Amino acid sequence: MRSVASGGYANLDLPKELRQRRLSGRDAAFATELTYGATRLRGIYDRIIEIAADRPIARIDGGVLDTLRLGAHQLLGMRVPPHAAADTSVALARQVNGAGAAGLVNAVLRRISEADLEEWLTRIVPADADATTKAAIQHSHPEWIAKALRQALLGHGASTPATVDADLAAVLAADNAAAEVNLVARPGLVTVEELAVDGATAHPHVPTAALLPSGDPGQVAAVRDGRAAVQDAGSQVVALTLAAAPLVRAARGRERWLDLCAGPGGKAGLLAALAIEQRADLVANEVQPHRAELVAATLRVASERAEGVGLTLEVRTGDGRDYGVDEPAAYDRILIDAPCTGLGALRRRPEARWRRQPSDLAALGSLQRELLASALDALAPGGVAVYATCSPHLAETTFVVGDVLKKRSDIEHLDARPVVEEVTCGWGGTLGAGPDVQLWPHDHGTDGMFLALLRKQG
Ligand SMILES: C[S@@+](CC[C@H](N)C(=O)[O-])C[C@H]1O[C@@H](n2cnc3c(N)ncnc32)[C@H](O)[C@@H]1O
Repeated sequence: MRSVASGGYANLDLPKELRQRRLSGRDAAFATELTYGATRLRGIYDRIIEIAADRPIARIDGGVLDTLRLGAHQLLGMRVPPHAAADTSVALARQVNGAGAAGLVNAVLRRISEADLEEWLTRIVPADADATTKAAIQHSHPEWIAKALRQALLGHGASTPATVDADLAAVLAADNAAAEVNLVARPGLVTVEELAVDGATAHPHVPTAALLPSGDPGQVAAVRDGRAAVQDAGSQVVALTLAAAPLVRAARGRERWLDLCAGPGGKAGLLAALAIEQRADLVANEVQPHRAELVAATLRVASERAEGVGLTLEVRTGDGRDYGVDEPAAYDRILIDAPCTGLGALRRRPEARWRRQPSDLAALGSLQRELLASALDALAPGGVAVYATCSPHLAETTFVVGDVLKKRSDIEHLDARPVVEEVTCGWGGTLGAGPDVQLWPHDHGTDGMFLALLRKQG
């Protein structure tokens, strides 16, 4: 929690910390729940701590505040007996925050333990607040995010005015639950059935995906050697959709595919396997050199396989905005998995909701438009592009696609739903109003992936 306070990422720093301290099994799970839960729910806990400490958060030292958040989560969000939560928190305060802080931590936690979460929520949610504000407080989200998600539910046709309040509460609640561990079985390299040997079960809707209910994915042999990987099922749908979308193309040799924003390589890993199956060449591009290295590592096994059958898998470090000028009309299938706020994947990044700002949208919006425009220039006649984000925010999804398409007449905006239906199983009625597809954590159990399917006139 201290490293998150100084700019770190819980999903990267916690595993390192667990390894260093040799915590595994139940202890690692407990430490993860403490860190993730206290970070996600700090919107609730900070309001409670303010009341119990009778002072504003700004007047509590950051380290002490983290100790209090950990204690509050044990008392209100976990099944830790109150005396154990208080005693260990006081001991922690004495050890890391100093003897003076221990008294404050003791007093504040005793006051917090006098009521349960339900009762505290009635105290911290103003009775006259509107439904969105209430949901934001109850589910520990900044209000601007709750408002944006509400607009997205309506804008993507997932909710009606009559259902949106309940749906918003479900989306926000899903952000506070631990995501299931999903594996991808990279086609041609391993099958979902083979992953079952290590305890994975086939995903009910996505044919390349397998759920790993317990255990460490690093112990799965196929994950260790790069034939499978940890990957959200929604991300898999994006790659599967690009590979299956219908081209309008006079036969002229092998297809060329491009992943314009490939780092760290999750979707490129699946696309590479699909490219080999469909006998296509793939370029995976990424602007940041260290992320391009991760892409190369992800593609290692597929690259060997491609070489063996005379196909090319190339990893490049470059700016995706240059492709339209440098290689016009050169690619048959292009994925633009644009940098975005990640508001659809908040369950994976406990601190992200507190770090993101509405002002991030402006800078990302220009980049998203430039990347999409460049990709459409790099698209061959009859070729297809998928524009994707792991955010349902309208400013990063439909508005970007709408603005870019307004300026050109050579692109068809296809209905992505039939293609998504074809590559998945049983999601037919859940894909919204079209033409784009928005997946939702509360509905599909995936990250909140958005995808638009575009085709250049032949
Ligand atoms: C959403 S992530 C891509 C995730 C990736 N497709 C995957 O599935 O693992 C967006 C990526 O775009 C990269 N990026 C940002 N600006 C870029 C640019 N101008 N050209 C190419 N890539 C860019 C970021 O560094 C980041 O790695």
